[in-house]
Amino acid sequence: MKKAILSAKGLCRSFAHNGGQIHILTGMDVDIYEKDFTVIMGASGSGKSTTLYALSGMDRATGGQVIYGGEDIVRMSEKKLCALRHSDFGFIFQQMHLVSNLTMFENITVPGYLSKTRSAAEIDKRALELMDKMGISHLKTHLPSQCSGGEQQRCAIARAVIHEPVLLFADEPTGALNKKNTTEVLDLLTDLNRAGQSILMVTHDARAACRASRLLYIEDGRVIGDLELTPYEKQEEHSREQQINAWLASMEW
Ligand SMILES: Nc1ncnc2c1ncn2[C@@H]1O[C@H](COP(=O)(O)OP(=O)(O)OP(=O)(O)O)[C@@H](O)[C@H]1O
Repeated sequence: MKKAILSAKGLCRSFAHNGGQIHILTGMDVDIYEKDFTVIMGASGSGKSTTLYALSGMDRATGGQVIYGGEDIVRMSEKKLCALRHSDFGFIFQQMHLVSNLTMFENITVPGYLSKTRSAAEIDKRALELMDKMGISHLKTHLPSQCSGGEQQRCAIARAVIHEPVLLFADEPTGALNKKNTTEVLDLLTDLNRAGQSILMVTHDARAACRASRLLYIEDGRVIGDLELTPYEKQEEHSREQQINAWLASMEW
């Protein structure tokens, strides 16, 4: 039986707007399971990113619960939540947000030191291993501005997993990349997931969704579709895309 890492119950997120409130998440119930590559899809503006931020504690829900490790992170103190995000979660975004005056190696190691989960020597060793695995070890002393978008995103992924997070959150990680770089980044995420990394990713790209072991579809602030998939295999990509496209069509995507 799968183990739930995160459980959202009655999750709500409203925003103040024009003197009123707009309700984006309206009582979402969802479990995110260990070792899954969970992908969230839905129409533009349906609340995919809002869900990711509320589940990860990057943003605070306005109602309901997000249970992680037996605690409700919606009601956790800011200090404790900040420590939890650093130690247990990893984040990748469409924009890489690398620090421009740090080298690629430093961009990966500095957050690792801050996570305080292992010694500086262990972080350095793991950073070198990750750079090697991600094909960017020759860029150790380069600044981000001296690297391509795909290389920067690979660096951002290494940074996000340097402390071996329990759950990796990814918000449109391929949104700013060309086709070749998109495939490389998706291959890396697939490899990480095969090695046991639990991932929760938001995307509007059906090709990226193909990598999922579970697809969630959001509408009107709730999960209305939940599709279990076999682990991704490259040779089955075409039939998998067909299966996912048919499912998305049934969701009126
Ligand atoms: N801080 C905010 N204040 C007001 N409205 C907001 C705020 N943040 C998000 N929203 C609104 O919430 C809705 C959902 O936004 P969200 O970014 O979660 O959608 P999404 O499904 O990820 O969209 P997309 O696929 O276009 O990126 C949008 O209508 C957006 O305008």
